[in-house]
Amino acid sequence: MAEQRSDVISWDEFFMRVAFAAKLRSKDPNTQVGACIADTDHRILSVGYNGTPHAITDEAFPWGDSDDPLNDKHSYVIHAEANAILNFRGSLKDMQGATVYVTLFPCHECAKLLVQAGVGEVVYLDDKYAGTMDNLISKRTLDSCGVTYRKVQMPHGLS
Ligand SMILES: O=c1[nH]c(=O)n([C@H]2C[C@H](O)[C@@H](COP(=O)(O)O)O2)cc1CO
Ligand SMILES: [Zn+2]
Repeated sequence: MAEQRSDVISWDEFFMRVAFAAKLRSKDPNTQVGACIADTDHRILSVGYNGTPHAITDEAFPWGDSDDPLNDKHSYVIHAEANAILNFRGSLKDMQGATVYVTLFPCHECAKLLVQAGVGEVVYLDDKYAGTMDNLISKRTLDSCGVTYRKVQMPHGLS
């Protein structure tokens, strides 16, 4: 009888790989973000990535940075975490205590949404905006609301 494989990826690695796959769909030329929400029974509830609202043409919104808010991508993009919440087709009751896997630490607007959706834990891959005011507000929000966060360990890498 063959031995079962023992060196399988962990749940953390699995869900982060799903989030990473989602970010590959993002058209943002600078920062691509993926999010995967999993419930306490290790079931995937939803997935999202950063993108603009459904538009009639691909050119409807800008993808560049601009001092003019009308032409700045940040005015239009829906964040990965917000899309993951919006893409969820079940009852928010099922999201209570869920874990969100994100390739980038959530901004403070997403932190508020995740808290109100019932997410109980944030697992992140990268925190490249650590120490910025937005990031500090996000962490204060999560701390104040009892939502824990930790950096994922990826011993098998991402490929
Ligand atoms: O929580 C987040 N979720 C998320 O989807 N994003 C997206 C919005 C933008 O498309 C991109 C950030 O762009 P930039 O790094 O060029 O400012 O990442 C950004 C954050 C945090 O900054
Ligand atoms: Zn955000």
